[in-house]
Amino acid sequence: MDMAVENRIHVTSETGKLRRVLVHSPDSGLGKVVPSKAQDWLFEDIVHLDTIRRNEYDYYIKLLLYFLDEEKIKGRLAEIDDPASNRGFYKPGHGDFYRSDKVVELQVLLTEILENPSIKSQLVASVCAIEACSYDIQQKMMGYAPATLARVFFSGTYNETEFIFPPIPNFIFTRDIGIVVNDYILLNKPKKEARKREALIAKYIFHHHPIFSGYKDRIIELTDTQHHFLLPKDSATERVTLEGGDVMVVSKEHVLIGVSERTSRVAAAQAITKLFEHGVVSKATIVKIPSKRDYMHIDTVFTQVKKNVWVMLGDFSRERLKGLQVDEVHRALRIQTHKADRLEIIQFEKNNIANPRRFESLEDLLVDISVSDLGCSAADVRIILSGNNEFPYDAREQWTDSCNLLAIQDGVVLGYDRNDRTTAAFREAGFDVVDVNTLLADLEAGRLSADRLVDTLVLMPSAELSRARGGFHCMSMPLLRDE
Ligand SMILES: NC(=O)NCCC[C@H](N)C(=O)O
Repeated sequence: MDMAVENRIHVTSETGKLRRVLVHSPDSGLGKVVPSKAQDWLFEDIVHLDTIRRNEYDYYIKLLLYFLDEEKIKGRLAEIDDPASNRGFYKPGHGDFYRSDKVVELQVLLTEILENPSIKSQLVASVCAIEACSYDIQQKMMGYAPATLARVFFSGTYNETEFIFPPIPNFIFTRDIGIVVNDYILLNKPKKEARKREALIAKYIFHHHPIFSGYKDRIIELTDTQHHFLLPKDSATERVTLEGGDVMVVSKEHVLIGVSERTSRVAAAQAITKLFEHGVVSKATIVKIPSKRDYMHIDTVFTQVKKNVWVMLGDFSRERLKGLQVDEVHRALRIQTHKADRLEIIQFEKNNIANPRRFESLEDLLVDISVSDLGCSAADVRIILSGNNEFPYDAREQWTDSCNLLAIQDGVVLGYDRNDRTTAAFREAGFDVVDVNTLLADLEAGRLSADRLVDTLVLMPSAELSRARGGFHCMSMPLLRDE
């Protein structure tokens, strides 16, 4: 496809050097989550807006810019973070905003598509329909300027005071709105009510923003099955729902799709069929994990660190599963000894769909990907376990996203600073561990260059962010990676 590099999308791995990524900085909607609604809005607690921005997310933006768009930031750290600048660099719409075509901010894209009167009226009508707004409010919204309207769509308030509908605080987790698979975009169909407006906005952005204009015929959307509309709500039929945290592109030909609390089996089946039909990949593996809040998506229980290194929750390891072989008495009484009993892994090859392959443990699958898809030798594959596989730290640290890391290049990953035992396990596996402040200071002083970094876990501040229940894998939608 002939296209300016700055508008290219192409993702064929989880760890190839990240070149372009879609993100969304915490908007004021995060500061409007009320305790009684926090769980409905999928937050574990209320967060402090200024802290989550200034002391946490801003570091993520600085680091991404250093790795993806260095000229925007190099030599400017002191000025950007000078209190007199009042964070203008981080505020979409502000004159000093960093605005990058590599670290792409959703709010900018939304504002830009709203400049088009026809898209504006379609989107206003659609949002008002799902939020059940009055016609009067709908007309009022049509009068808002694009930047104001974008803020209303995110925060749910006009002028920060007038509440129109609830905020969509989970939009910071851009991974979940869509996934680039090769040069196709697979859009989400969220399970949770709280994430429906995100999916709607995302759909309009991918279909209408000029940076995606070269991919109009490469957007894949899932649809509900026909009989779904006719059956009662509580019937046994599954809804078609899929969220991006359940999709991982592990090689040019191979995609993993989770079946989880959020992604249904019918959705996974439909996604695989469509990806095969369009010739996007030739191999697809279903990873079915227990349906529970702790796990949510497959990227909360494992992510890839390097071609031959993965981090995962020990519950799904070979060792743990072997130790769970139940005896006949337990089997007869149907006593489930462990949640991992409900792990199921089935792999389909496009040319041999009738004969899927099964894997006994997640570890077996990850080793097979490193060896069969990525050409590593089996002896070199390392699996790092959450909380160093020690109870109760394994579960505690998985809950705070020890397994949800973002690789910005092969072997260089971002994770939360609170997962001490997992960090120790990284050290044991030979990784350097560096906190983001030190790394940024070294990059700024020229003591280090981003390209030279190898085998490093970068620790990011996380006290507030982790209450939103997602890590940096969730907070990124890669648009372009090196192969
Ligand atoms: N991919 C991910 O695991 N995303 C995390 C989403 C967290 C958000 N609070 C949610 O529950 O949907």
